[in-house]
Amino acid sequence: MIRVQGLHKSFGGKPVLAGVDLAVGRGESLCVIGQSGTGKSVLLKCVLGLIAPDGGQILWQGRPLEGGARPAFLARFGMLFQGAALFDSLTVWQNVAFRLRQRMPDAQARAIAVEKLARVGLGPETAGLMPAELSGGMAKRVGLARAIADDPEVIFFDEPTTGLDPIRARRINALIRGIVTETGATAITITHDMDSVRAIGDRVALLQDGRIAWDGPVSGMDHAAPLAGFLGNTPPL
Ligand SMILES: Nc1ncnc2c1ncn2[C@@H]1O[C@H](COP(=O)(O)OP(=O)(O)OP(=O)(O)O)[C@@H](O)[C@H]1O
Repeated sequence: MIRVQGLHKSFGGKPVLAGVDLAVGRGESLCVIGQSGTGKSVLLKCVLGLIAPDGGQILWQGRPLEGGARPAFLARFGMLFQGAALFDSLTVWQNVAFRLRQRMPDAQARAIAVEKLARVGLGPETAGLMPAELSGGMAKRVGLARAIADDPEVIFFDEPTTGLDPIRARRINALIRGIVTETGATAITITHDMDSVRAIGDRVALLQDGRIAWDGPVSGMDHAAPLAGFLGNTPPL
């Protein structure tokens, strides 16, 4: 469904992406891992069109994500930002319904927001709160409700457990997995957290030295030598 082919990107002559090839199928959940500074965010920004790659292309449903295809793609995607990234001056429901309000009356948008909040475990009493009144875990759930508000076909999760304690991180991972399975959305998660990979992913890809150094099923990652440094164990003999 989304295919990245030969993606190149350098900054100031320093290559960050040096021929990234990656594909994620419809309804599949892919996790992209890699050490800090390996270009995971640059890869994500290229897919979203926030950075223009130097070479290579990104295909969505077999067509290059260029020109008119990009707005069509962006209309079908949702994103959970690192740190939730809520608008401080908007209430919880207004944050969740941000996109919906551009094309439907507030009463209808609010009803959908309340329904999505319920899906992430937040009651209707949270709808009128301001982001400053939320705990970190609640803010993450609101961010998740916003990501799914418009029933996206593709959802990006950028470091979904950053800043959460292990118990809350586990709950968010379970919530994400449940939502991905239930909606059939294609999911791409960028993470350092191997517990997230196990909980959320069907497949995992390792970005290293500007390329995908390993790509395989989550069930096979314990035996993948290139991933040993991430798993904190040594590869089996
Ligand atoms: N706009 C930019 N201008 C110059 N260099 C950039 C720019 N964006 C990213 N880089 C460089 O590209 C490299 C990869 O950055 P990126 O943020 O993608 O890493 P990352 O894998 O997402 O790291 P982390 O896990 O720490 O978030 C870094 O060396 C960074 O300094």
